[in-house]
Parts: sequence; C-alpha cells; structure tokens
Amino acid sequence: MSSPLTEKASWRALVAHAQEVRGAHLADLFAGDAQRFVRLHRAFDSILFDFSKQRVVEATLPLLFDLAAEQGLAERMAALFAGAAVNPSEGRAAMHWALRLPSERTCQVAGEDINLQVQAELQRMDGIVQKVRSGQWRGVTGEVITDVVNIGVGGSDLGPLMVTEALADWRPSTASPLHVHFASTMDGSQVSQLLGGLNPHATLFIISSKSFSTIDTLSNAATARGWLERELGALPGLLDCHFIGVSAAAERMSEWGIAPANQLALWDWVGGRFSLWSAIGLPIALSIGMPAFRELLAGAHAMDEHFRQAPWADNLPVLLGLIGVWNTNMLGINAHAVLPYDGRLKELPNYLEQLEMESNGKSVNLAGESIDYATCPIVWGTIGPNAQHAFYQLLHQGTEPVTCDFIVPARRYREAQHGGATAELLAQHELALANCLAQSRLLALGDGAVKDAASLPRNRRYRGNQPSSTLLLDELTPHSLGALIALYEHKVFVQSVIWEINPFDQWGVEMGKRIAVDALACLRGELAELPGADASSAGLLARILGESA
Ligand SMILES: O=P(O)(O)OC[C@H]1O[C@H](O)[C@H](O)[C@@H](O)[C@@H]1O
Repeated sequence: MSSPLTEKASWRALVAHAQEVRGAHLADLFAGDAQRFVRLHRAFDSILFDFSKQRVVEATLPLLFDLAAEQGLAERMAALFAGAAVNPSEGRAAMHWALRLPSERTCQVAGEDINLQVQAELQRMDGIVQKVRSGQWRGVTGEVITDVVNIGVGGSDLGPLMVTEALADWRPSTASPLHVHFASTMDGSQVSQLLGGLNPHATLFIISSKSFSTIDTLSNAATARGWLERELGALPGLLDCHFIGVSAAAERMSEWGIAPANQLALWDWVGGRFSLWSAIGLPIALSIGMPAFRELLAGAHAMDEHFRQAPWADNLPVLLGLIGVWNTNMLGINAHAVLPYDGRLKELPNYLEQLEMESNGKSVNLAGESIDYATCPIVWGTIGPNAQHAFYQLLHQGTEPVTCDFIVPARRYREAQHGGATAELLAQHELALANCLAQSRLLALGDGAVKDAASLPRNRRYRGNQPSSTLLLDELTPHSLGALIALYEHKVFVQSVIWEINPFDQWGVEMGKRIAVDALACLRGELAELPGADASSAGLLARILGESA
C-alpha cells in the first residue's frame, strides 16, 4: 500500500522547499529577476496566465510536477477522459468534457457512442431555441413568448446565470428581444418579484433540475404553475405551452406534467456543477442563440484538448491547480478571492464557489479515511473594482494571507458588439485595467516601490507578498469564456487528484435537506416536537410558532 500523502517523498520535498521560499518577498523575487514574467507566464488560445506574482521560484514547479506524477495525475486524467467511474461513491463517470466534443467525433464508452446522444440532444435544444426565438412558440392563448424564466438552483442555476450575464453582448439584436430571467431561492423571493412584472400569456418557464427532486426548484415551479393557472385559468395545453423540463429524470418530469416533447435530457455522468454545457444551458442558448452557444462549447473543447495534450509545464489547468496546492498546503493560505475586473463576470465568483468548494471541500479521501492536510480553501469574490471599496482593506492590511485570481479582458467595447463604442466607455475599460494592474502589483510588492511610502506611519503601510494570478483574456467572447470555465473545471480535477478526494460527489449537502423535513413538519403542526432537538433549535421553533420557550 502506498504511504499517506504527507509522507510521500515528493510531498516532503515540497515541504522542505517551502521552508526556503517562505521567507522570500515577492518584491525581492521581482527585483532579482528581470525575466520573471517571461519565465512565469503561459498562454493558450486567448488566455494568458500570469503566475509571476505567485510565491514560487525556479525550483518550485518541477517539485510540484514530481508530486503530480507521484499522485498519478496522468493516469487519473486518462481515466477521466476514458469515461471511467471517477466518481466512485456514486459509481459514475464524469464526462462533462464529452458535452463539448465536435459533432463529427465519436466517443466510445462501454460500447456506446456517447457523442451521438449528446449531439441528438443539442439538436433538440436547437429546435426549441429556434422556435422560441422566432416567435413560433406561443403561449396557451396564442401570444408570442417574450420572457423565459429558468427555475433551478445550484448547478442548474449558477452556470447558466453566470454565462447568460457574461455574454449579454452576444444577444442577437431583434425587434422584440427575448428576456431571460432566473429564479432559484427557496423562499420564493425571486419568483414572486418576477411574477409581479411578467405577462402570463407570454412567459415560458424552464424547470431545470438534474434530479427533478430538488425542493427549492419544485416549490418555485409550483408557485409559477399556480400563478399561470390563476391568471389564465386551467386551460388545456397550459403546461405544454408554458413549461419545458431539463433533467436526467424523465419519469419525474412526466409525473409533474411536462410532455415528452418539452423534455430535454442530461445524463447521470454529468455532474450538476459541470452541466452548463448540456441542455441545462438552454437559457444561455435562448439568450445568445445556438451558434454562440456552440462557440462556448468549442472554447471549452479547446481547453479540454490543451489539458489532455500539453506538457505540464505549459498546461494551464495543471499549473493553476498545482499552484493552488502550493499555496494551500505549503504556504498555508486557506482563503482565495476571485476578482473579475469586468462587470459582465459578476456571477463568476458565485459560480466558482460551487465548482471549487462543492467539489473539493472534502476531508475524507478516496479510501474512506480522514485526512490531515488542507483541501479546498474558502473561495469567495465579487467584481474587483467594487471589492476595492469593500474587502480589499483586509487583503492589503489584514492578518490573513489570501490568494487572488484577477480576471480581466484586454479589449472591450469594440464596435461590433455595441453598435458604437463611446470614448467614455473605452475610458472606463482602461480605468478597470489600470486598477487591476495596480491592485495585483500592490498586493504582491507592497508599498516599497511607491515614492515616499517608507515615511508613512505604520497604519498606512502595505506589506505586500500576497500572491495572485492574473488571467488576461484577449476579449470576453463565447469562445474565451468556454475556455476559461473549462480551465477552472480541470483545475479542480487536478487538485482533487493531489488531495486524493472525489471531486464529483457532494454528500455534505444531503443531511441538512433530510432534517429540514422534520422542522417543516413541526412548522406545519404535523409533528409536535423536533426529534432530538437541541435547546437552540427548539427555542427558535417555539418563538416562530408563537409559543413561550
Ligand atoms: O439539478 P438539481 O438536481 O436540482 O440539483 C441542484 C443542486 O442541488 C444539490 O443539492 C447539489 O448540492 C448541487 O450540486 C446541485 O447542483
């Protein structure tokens, strides 16, 4: 049996190496090496990955590659792309990469060409998109659909929402634009607010749920259905005209009342947080059209191929993943901020929170043993320029070490996308770029390079040495966004291999759902007492029910 991770030779070599590097300041590393950026950045497709502001030196990467080799990264990648059951706790493959294969490719898994199924579903999706976008899809009273509401949560919400917002510039210009909305919250606040402003005759709902059993989604769907029935009457054909279902559970969709013609499928080998490339991406395709959706897939596929083929020293997902491991396990940094300097990527941090933390927020390894090393850091973020006015204080002067990913497109507001970029908007983009560069520089170097800073009182000084990466996109396009998302997906996989955990399950979200059933029964008077309740929960429940605690 192989030794535990922290006793492996490559791990111990990294620990020893980290002892040497810990004391080094990024300002000195830059001062001592004029070629640092040249050596420590890589580019693929339209993404430049600059990791020269990470606390790594020449010897760090080879040691990380040794660790990756000892952990069997090459073999695990081969298993992922062979459709093996890389999610053993659920006995499933994880083949999100197959969702973005070019149509002509075959993908044989267990004697079946998976890509035939994928392409057939994309065709069906295309048909629906054309029908809705062209105005042929009508509400039950004959009105053209003007609004689509995606009802879903987690992976059935965050990815589609993030991409739909990020690519809003790619909405084809039409006389009557289609408005795409999202409702996810269990408490009904989003759906109730939306319904108040929508025309029931012209609204189409997508019920998006891989399992079709998520209570949040089913309760929002029930609210939407009740609203339509009250507003339009229980007309025959109401459900057929106003509801589409996307799920891996066809039977449950049928039971709910969704006709087979309105059902789009995904498969159990697509994890929820990896599913935006499937029919779960329908709201994206409705918003930007199918050709742009296919460009998104093509960008992701390009990254898949890069991940499979590029040597590790040039491989963006491998580098991003291993540098994360370096920061977490060797430098002891357990917080990671995602900071897009582009308002269109506002939802990216939320999306990555699920992708990274639901995948790698684990403390039991694949062998079922508790582990004694850190795994996924706490990931959070928001639009960088706004965060400058909110939590950058902590990044610059707090007591916690934090790593950051700065994400920014080099070019924006080109004529084609905006019917005329104004000088003002171009200037605003320059402002965002300048701030992105300034912040990562100050975080890395501290105030040493700033004139007269040394004479400032201590509370106005910046110590620097906070590591960051910058992901510079040529432009934010469907293609580059697809590649960027796939880059993070594979980063998560690389890290899971090092940490010996299963990134494709999420057992930590199950028990809370289960015990909420009892609390609900108490609230509804169906259960007198919360089984095994602690004093806090019982007291809160009593207060809600108006009883004296
Ligand atoms: O798509 P669904 O089956 O409705 O699941 C929606 C979400 O809920 C679950 O609780 C999981 O934590 C997520 O991974 C999933 O994306």
